Amino acid sequence: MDLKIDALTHRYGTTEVLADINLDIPTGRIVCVVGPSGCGKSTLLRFIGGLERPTEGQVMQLSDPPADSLNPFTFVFQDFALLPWRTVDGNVRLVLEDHGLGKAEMDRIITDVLTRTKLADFADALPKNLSGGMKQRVAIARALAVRPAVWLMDEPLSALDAQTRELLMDDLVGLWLRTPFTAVYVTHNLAEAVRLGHRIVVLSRRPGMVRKVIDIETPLENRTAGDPALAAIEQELWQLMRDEAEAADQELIA
Ligand SMILES: Nc1ncnc2c1ncn2[C@@H]1O[C@H](COP(=O)(O)OP(=O)(O)OP(=O)(O)O)[C@@H](O)[C@H]1O
Repeated sequence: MDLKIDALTHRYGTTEVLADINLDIPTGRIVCVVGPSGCGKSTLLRFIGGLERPTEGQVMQLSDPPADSLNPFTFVFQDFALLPWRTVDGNVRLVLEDHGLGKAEMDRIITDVLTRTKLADFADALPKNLSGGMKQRVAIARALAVRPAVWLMDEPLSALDAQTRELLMDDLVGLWLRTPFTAVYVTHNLAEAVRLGHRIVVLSRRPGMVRKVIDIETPLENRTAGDPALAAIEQELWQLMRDEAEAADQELIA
């Protein structure tokens, strides 16, 4: 589903958090949003997901969500947000309940998404028995199950160690190559943005304004570690972020 963020500004009380954000989110593309702490990245996701309304401007849906989408705007969070008393199967099943699906259809969807996230052998496991990477794969399976029109991903890999993060990035690329999805992906990690983003949006410190939009033409499947073109983009991102991050850091201390 194509989205357009149009002149979006938001204030909490007298504090301006986002200022005049204009941004296109095309269907089938991963749009990464980077920026210093507190610049409004998570707030922007909430507006896109319709959880809050901005003070000014709007998020426009330029096309309809797919007819079979059970939850057009689906969040994936850093902390996995799994129910500890439900099994892997039960956590995925939860989001399918109340949609009028028969048991056989639910079972079919669950088998499919657990297979796609390499969790087929862990359907009966409880979250407490899973590694961080597996927990996040459950969260991804749960999102796949409802066939989102747009994935809203808020630092989904930030709680994971570096190796697990690499594996999960490969998994996300694999899932996207199989069925391209639309995502807005918030991250602090520039390497992650360069690995996963078709478009990278750099926000300034608060109030978050769009400082730069970088489109990366290299197909996701060709983004190998050490690629000089990608390294140059990461370096450019860091140059842009550095001043903003330093200034934001000073503001937090002051
Ligand atoms: N409900 C709210 N009421 C008041 N202020 C809020 C609310 N939600 C967020 N803020 C403030 O808005 C600003 C932006 O917050 P937000 O969480 O969107 O930033 P962020 O870029 O996602 O930060 P981080 O990278 O640290 O997660 C912060 O100063 C935060 O304190």
